[in-house]
Amino acid sequence: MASQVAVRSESTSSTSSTTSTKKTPNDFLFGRQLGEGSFSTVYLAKELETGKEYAIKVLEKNHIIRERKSGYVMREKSVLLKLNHPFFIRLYCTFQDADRLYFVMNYASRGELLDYLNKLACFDDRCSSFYAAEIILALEYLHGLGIIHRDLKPENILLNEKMHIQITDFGSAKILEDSDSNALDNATPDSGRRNSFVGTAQYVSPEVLGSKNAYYSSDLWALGCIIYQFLSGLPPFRGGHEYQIFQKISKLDYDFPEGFNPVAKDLVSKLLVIDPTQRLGCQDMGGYNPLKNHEFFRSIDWENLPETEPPTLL
Ligand SMILES: Nc1ncnc2c1ncn2[C@@H]1O[C@H](COP(=O)(O)OP(=O)(O)OP(=O)(O)O)[C@@H](O)[C@H]1O
Ligand SMILES: O=C(O)C[C@H](Cc1nc2cc(Cl)cc(Cl)c2[nH]1)c1ccc(Cl)cc1
Repeated sequence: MASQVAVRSESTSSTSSTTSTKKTPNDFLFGRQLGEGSFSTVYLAKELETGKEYAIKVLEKNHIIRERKSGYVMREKSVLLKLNHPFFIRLYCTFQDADRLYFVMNYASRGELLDYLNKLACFDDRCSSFYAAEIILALEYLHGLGIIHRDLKPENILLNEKMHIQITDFGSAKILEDSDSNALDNATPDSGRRNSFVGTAQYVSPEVLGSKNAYYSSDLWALGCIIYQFLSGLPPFRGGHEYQIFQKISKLDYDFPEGFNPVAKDLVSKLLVIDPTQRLGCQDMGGYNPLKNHEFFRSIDWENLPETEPPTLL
């Protein structure tokens, strides 16, 4: 997108108090492309008035309408606006012009955790434990708001300048209404209404494959896959085609490579459990404390994680 010349946006407020008027693309200088998704392109942008850097996600309205993705966009907006936690991408504002929608987010300058994992092949125990702990604090906060991410994976875990995690990609998140807050207890028999959304094959949980219903515990399954991947370099369930991966997931068909840290092995095997009510960290297993107290996290200072200097990824 060509860089825009700023034009003074007419203030709509007649009172002396400053009211936040909707931004326009002209309030920003668009820079390099940071990446692109199936329906979006993300640019680094500088707000002209303040000089502040943002990541602005731009979506074409025609594409959203044609692909029937309005719900996805509205879900991402409504979930992101609820989040106010250091381990999540912040949404500052949204606006639109004739052809496009814009999400103005904080810029996670160190990119995707997956890129470090690919570059280093795998993480050592200390880094794996630190980043798994950050994800756990993030999930504890998200689930506390009644939100399930449903597509947690290393690509959706970005890193800010200080190398702390910034979880993103909430288009597939689910907001549990109060009625089904402890979803499993009053899990309604499948009313035939099939949730279309499944998630990314390697990280999808057995219950989502079966009943299509996701619970907080479905994010804990993904956490188990991610910890396995931190330490071994690959996710536990792999295959040439999605159906092969799905078969392995539903049969819990995975094994640990030689020399896999036995403490981590114990933790992963308590997360990769077919029954979502039996996974370490879920409500039926006493919630997050038994998970946080696992031996794998013995060196984690849970109270000060956002203020802790992350271990150098090596
Ligand atoms: N706030 C951000 N800061 C830095 N980079 C970002 C930010 N948001 C997204 N990106 C980068 O832009 C890429 C595209 O993100 P986007 O949300 O548009 O699509 P996606 O979610 O990755 O893909 P899909 O929509 O198919 O799931 C991401 O892979 C990420 O690398
Ligand atoms: O300015 C606002 O906040 C409200 C608009 C509402 C809105 N306009 C839309 C047009 C289309 Cl084509 C699709 C969706 Cl989901 C749309 N949502 C909006 C703009 C940008 C974004 Cl990212 C989301 C919603």
